[in-house]
Amino acid sequence: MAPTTTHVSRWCSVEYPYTLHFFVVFLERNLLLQHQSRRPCESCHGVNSTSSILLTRTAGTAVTFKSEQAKLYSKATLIDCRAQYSADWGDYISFAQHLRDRADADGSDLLVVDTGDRVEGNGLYDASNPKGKYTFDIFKEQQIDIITSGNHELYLKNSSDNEYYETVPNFKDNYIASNLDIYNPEDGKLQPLAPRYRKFTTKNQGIRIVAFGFLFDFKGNANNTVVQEVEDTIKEQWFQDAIRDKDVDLFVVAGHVPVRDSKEYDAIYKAIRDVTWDIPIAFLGGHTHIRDTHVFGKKAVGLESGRYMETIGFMSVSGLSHKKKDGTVEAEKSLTFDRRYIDNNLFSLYHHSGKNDTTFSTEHGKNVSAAIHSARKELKLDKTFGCAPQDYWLNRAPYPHNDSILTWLETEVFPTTHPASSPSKQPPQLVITNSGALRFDIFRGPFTIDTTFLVSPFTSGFRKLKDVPYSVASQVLKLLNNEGPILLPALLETAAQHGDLGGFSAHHLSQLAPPDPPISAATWRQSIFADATADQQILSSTPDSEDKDLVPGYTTHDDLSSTSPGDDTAHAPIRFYDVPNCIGASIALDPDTPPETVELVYNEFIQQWVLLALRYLGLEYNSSDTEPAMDGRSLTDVLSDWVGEHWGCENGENGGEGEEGD
Ligand SMILES: Nc1ccn([C@@H]2O[C@H](COP(=O)(O)O)[C@@H](O)[C@H]2O)c(=O)n1
Repeated sequence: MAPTTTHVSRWCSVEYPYTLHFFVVFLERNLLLQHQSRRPCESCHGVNSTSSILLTRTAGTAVTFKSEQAKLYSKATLIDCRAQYSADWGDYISFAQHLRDRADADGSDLLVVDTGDRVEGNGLYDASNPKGKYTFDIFKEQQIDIITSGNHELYLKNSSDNEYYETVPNFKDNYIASNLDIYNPEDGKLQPLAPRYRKFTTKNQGIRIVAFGFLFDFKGNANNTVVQEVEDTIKEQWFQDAIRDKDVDLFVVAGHVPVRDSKEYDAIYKAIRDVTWDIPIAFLGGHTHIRDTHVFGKKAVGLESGRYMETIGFMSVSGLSHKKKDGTVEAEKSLTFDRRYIDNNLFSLYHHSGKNDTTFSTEHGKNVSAAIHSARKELKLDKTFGCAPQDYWLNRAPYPHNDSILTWLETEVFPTTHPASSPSKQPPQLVITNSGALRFDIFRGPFTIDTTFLVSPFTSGFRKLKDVPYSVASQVLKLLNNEGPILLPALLETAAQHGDLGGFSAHHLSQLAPPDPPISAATWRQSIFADATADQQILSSTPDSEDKDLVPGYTTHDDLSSTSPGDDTAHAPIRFYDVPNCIGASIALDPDTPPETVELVYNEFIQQWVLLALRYLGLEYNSSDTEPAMDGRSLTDVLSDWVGEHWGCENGENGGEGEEGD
């Protein structure tokens, strides 16, 4: 079914005078195509909606939506927010093919780069047994020239082993692991997950590229992988030799690393510039979920392309030196970098590829979309547990607030989630979870199998400590939220002094809260600290008259904004709110007449933090003192069980029992 549009939006086209193009798509768990956008620039098209939703990777675009419907643009679906980023992996394959063809025709080159986080956060990956049963085969259909690992591939042994067994062989030498080793699952020996770097020459112009693939200094990986700190890696001989290669026209540093304020990429930039002052460098990053372009120096630019496959990042470089067919080298001339952030919807993809609904989808792309559709059907991802009576936001509502997913969790879900084993004997409990365990919003309407993984994909269960004095347990939440008598950095100091909290480091400071909203830190911090009135003016979705027709979405400010807009479609801005690191609920107890002791229940992912807080408060507990809680269920299970028990669907609202229509 073809998309339909009701309005014309304004687009900024990708410019083609450039001779080398990169696509970087940052999947970040959501893998398959989701959102579509409506946005404008100068001559684009888009859809109009006054809803303030946007920037969401819709809970289950690929899922709650029948796959064809997901691509249908109508005002109704846009208002409902589900079509915003709904192009899928098959569409991405068609799109890349059209741009490759164009590059071949005009003698330029196109490289497709993937900077990690291909797992967790979407039913297509999470709901299968084993996880990823369908996704590896789907991903491999895209021709990716440089591919790296994110942190999500490494939380669990099983997923990094999958990289070893599936993704690395699927992409052969294009998978690069500059600072990542794995214990070989067969012989137990430590080895690089993939080659440390790659040297190759582009097909059409003969641009000689040395490419690296880094992961930020991640510490939360399972113990079957080793992430070497970037600062140590760049001292190694292989790296020092690679950056001294004289027959290079461009260094490409790809990876799951932020491009701005990044100690890792700053160190790599310095290391390269220490030995060569002028070979251009293209950094392609990820992890912080934002659209961003950072100018490192005159000939070095970095691009980050958002989150959840909402964005296809596009970097163009022209004027590079290159080796001609006759063996002579054409010198660099007027080197220029540019970038575009492409909203991942069919309208955008048609626009940038110069195709339309009858010419866009290639056979290959269609087959991949069909494979997604069939896998979703097999997994019954549209099976509905219940229907959300309203939207619940992670960052787009203040906390606490009736529209906040965190408030919903602590006031409704936890207080009525009882262990099935002893429903009538509920002991007094304090339940704590990190807000980072929640990844996305809930939209009014069907809450499906897919929704559960979009909202909270992690397999971590809950643990509990019994008989903790209430006077102590009740202070843990405050400490974790930096509201207690000690701040988190000082808590880490305490950990360091004890020297026994294995693996704890400053990195763990960012482990509790969800990632910041997908806008640049500067804009985001401004929104937090501005006074309420200014705030409203700056970031509420109340567009000025010129913006009235804009759909809310990305409004990116980056280092090239003064020259040209980065977003390919103009949006009205969205307002985001800060949220606490952790939230908590009191169960079966009245804080005015508290019991002597309580069970302290918490998400297993934050166990080290909880034990550390207790230690600071004077109680020594170890992990061996803890027990499984919530009947061994993960937050994902708790959510789906609760929705099944509490949220009914009105007639016809549940969209069926997981049978996707065609
Ligand atoms: N078992 C887990 C694993 C991770 N988290 C949260 O996810 C954050 C990392 O996600 P990014 O997309 O930013 O890489 C991490 O800091 C935790 O907050 C979790 O809750 N449980």
